[in-house]
Amino acid sequence: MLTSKLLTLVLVVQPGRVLLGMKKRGFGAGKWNGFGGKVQAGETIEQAAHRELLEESGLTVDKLDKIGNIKFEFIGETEILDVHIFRADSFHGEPTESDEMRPQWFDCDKIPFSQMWADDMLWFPLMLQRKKFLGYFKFQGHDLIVEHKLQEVNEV
Ligand SMILES: Nc1nc(NC2CC2)cc(N2CCN(C3COC3)CC2)n1
Repeated sequence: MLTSKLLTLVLVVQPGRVLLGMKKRGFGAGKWNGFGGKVQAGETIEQAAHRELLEESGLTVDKLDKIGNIKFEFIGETEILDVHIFRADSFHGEPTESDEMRPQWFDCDKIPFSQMWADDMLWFPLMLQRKKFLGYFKFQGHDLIVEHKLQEVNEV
């Protein structure tokens, strides 16, 4: 029986550039990614996204747009990662390094996909075009996608 773990991911996007963080520890350490984490009891997914963005980057945002949901399965593991993805086009504060993440701006045509999760190069283009999507990825280990589905939707 597969159980799922609710996670958030926030991408802060400005014209021509996206803010990513180098994960310094834990799951995904050594990879660039958006900001996010677990959804705690008693908070909504969106509240968790705001909280993790602030904790990991020092930024607050007036608005988070729900842009995607991707479910990740790992062969041989019973827990599915249910990642709720948000985009913010404006923010308050200055990107600040935390003990979890080292933030850095990247030109949209120089995103470091070779140092990111393998799925990112498949859905980032949709995110940058402001499309909304649902996805499913089956991984063998942490680097090999053995199966995936990705569909554009009107509503996440
Ligand atoms: N871009 C991207 N790809 C993923 N791919 C699956 C791993 C194969 C997962 C993922 N997240 C799941 C982990 N989450 C960490 C922050 O606290 C936990 C960030 C978002 N983010």
